[in-house]
Amino acid sequence: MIKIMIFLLFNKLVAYLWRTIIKKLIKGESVSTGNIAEFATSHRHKETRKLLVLCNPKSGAGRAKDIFRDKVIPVLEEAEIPFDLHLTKHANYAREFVRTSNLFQWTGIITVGGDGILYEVLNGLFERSDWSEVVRTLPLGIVPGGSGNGLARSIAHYYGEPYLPSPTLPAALCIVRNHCAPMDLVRIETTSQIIFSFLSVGWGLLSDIDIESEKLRILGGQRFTLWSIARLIGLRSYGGKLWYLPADQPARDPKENVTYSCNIGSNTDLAIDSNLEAKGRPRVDSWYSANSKRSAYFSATASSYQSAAEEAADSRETNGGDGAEKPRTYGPASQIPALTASLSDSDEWRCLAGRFVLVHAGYQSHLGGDFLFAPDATLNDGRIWLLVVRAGASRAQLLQFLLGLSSGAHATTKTFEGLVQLMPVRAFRIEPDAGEDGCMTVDGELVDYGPIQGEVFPSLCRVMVP
Ligand SMILES: Nc1ncnc2c1ncn2[C@@H]1O[C@H](COP(=O)(O)OP(=O)(O)OP(=O)(O)O)[C@@H](O)[C@H]1O
Repeated sequence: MIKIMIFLLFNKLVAYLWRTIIKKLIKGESVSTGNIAEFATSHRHKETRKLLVLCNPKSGAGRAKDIFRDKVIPVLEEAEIPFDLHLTKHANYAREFVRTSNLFQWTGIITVGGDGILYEVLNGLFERSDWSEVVRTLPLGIVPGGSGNGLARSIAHYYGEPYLPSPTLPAALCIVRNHCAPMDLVRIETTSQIIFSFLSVGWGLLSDIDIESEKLRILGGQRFTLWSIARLIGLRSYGGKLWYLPADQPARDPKENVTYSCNIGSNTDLAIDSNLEAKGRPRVDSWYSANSKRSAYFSATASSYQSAAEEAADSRETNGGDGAEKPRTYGPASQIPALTASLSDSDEWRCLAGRFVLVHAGYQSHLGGDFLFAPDATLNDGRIWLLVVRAGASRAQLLQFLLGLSSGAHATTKTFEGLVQLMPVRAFRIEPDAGEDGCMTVDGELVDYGPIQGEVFPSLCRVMVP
């Protein structure tokens, strides 16, 4: 009996402490114990919200389910936001779920896990013929619980939010606030598939470290350090061509984040548009008009991206025409030459040929919790940040370069001038030399080694932000 009482008292104490922490984090106000309820009440919405939560219980150290139960549910309950929780049962569960469910019964999709579960959800959305309506109406919320949480870390960075020591509470509050921002996506074409990517494409050293160190998962984050040393000792380079379309528009001020209420209606799309134009960013349609014969099909909304996709579907089989088994990928149609078409050095396309230690294309500031890849990136800058390290660098330089990745020093340090390039582009293509093998990754997932290209689609989806 005494044990039960102690247990109950302990639980009450934990709950009390938890509420106190939440209170302090909410705008730093020091208020009475009713404050979390006050905050939640003020963020209750007149219209009904119901969230779909997809949680990967195997992500990270296997704590995603506990994180959601202990840290997120109390906040959602205070805000009286109902949700349906689905635990993923196997790889690709979330992708299939998103592809086949009636998603319109929910007002947003929350992933609890790492970047891998989000990658599945996103690509499941683009396997739906109504993808345009879905990405327009359903914002994505991210609760970090994996070993790779690049997007969650980036969102915290863009909005000056705390991330460490515990990123969960800011993420939960983010869901409750119901603020959204448009996010760029990159359409990736390989010889065998179309992928929609929110984080990165990698070829060479960083992808090798990421993939090859997976066998050392038991070591946690240390696996990257250990394998980095191993890869530096057995340093490889890869031959091939890197094509890119430089970004010719000035970048938006990273501090100017476009945020709006997640409640969507026909006016929301207009709001996105005018926000971007007001900040000197060209409309998506005018951006494309300089690059596309099909520009008439485009405007800044996902729904009008669709008409071009439908048109393109007639002329190009997006899945390589390999039969009915594989779900078809929809999404906006490509505006650059197909991967099978050759490129030529022109005013627009530039080419670097030779041997590379790595080529890494990223579209967020952080590609991992402590991996500040592109310090100037924003959620919707319409840019891909292309990091190129050519062969010829010494091991000592590369070690310094790798150490600089955690702070972004690789992008700013003069030591790396001439060795490391970080440039904003709109599209890129990697053509590895035939006869060599290696790792290529999209959002940290291994893809077939071979030609690969990507192009940015500005503001294609929406994510929940602080
Ligand atoms: N129930 C499950 N069992 C095993 N694998 C799963 C399950 N649910 C999802 N997955 C797979 O786990 C992979 C990694 O998920 P996630 O990104 O959430 O975690 P993570 O710890 O960050 O992983 P990683 O470090 O490998 O990227 C996803 O690609 C997904 O396909």
